[in-house]
Amino acid sequence: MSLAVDPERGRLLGAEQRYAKSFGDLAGLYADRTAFEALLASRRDEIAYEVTAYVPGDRVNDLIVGVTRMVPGRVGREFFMTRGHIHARADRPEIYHGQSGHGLMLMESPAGEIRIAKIGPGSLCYVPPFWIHRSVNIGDTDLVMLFAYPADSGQDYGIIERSGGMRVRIMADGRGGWTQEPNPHWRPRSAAEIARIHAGPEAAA
Ligand SMILES: O=P(O)(O)OC[C@H]1O[C@H](O)[C@H](O)[C@@H](O)[C@@H]1O
Ligand SMILES: [Fe+2]
Repeated sequence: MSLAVDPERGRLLGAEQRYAKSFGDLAGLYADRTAFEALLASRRDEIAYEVTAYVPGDRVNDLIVGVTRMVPGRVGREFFMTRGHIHARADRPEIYHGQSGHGLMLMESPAGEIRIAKIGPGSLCYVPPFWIHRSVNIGDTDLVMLFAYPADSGQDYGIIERSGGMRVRIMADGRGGWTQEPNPHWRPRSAAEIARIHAGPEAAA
C-alpha cells in the first residue's frame, strides 16, 4: 500500500476516508462567545479543519494513518483548535508528524496535568496512552500534520465536555506569540472517573 502526503494541500493522497468540520460544527469550544458568533455570521459553513485518512481495518493490529489540515485564525484571542478527545480505548497512543505550518499539541492527563508540544515541519509528537489531545494552529498558514494510531482506538469527546473544557486555553499574547491561560470553567475529574478511564470500556460494559 502506497500513499502520498501533500503538505501544501494538506491531504493524504490515495486515502479514501475524509471528513471536515466547519466553524458551525464547533459551538461551545471557544471562550469568547461574542467573537465566535461574529465568526459564524460570515464563515459558518467554511472548513475549520479536515482529515483524510487511510483506514485498513478496525482492530488493534491495524494502524489508521491520515493527514489533518487546520486553517489559521483566532476566536477573539484564542487560536483555532480541534475539538480534542481521549481515545475511547484510552490506552491507545498516537503519533503526529508536522508537515507544514506551526502548531501545538495540547495534552491533558485525566488527573489534569498539562503538557504542550510544539509541532512544526518535521517534528514528531508522541501522545502517550491515557492523554487527552487537541491540536492548535498558532501560525498564520494552514497547519498540516500526519498522524497514526491503532485502528480500534476510537474517540471520546465527552471527557472534555464533562470537565468544562481543557484545563488551559492557548491565547495570543499580544506580541505575536502564544500563551497558556487557565480555563476558569475547568472542573477536576473525580477519582472514580479517573479509575474508569484506566479500567477501559470493557470494564464499564
Ligand atoms: O477528532 P478531533 O478532536 O476533532 O480532531 C481531528 C482529528 O485530529 C487528529 O488528526 C486525529 O488523529 C484524528 O483522529 C482526529 O479526528
Ligand atoms: Fe487521537
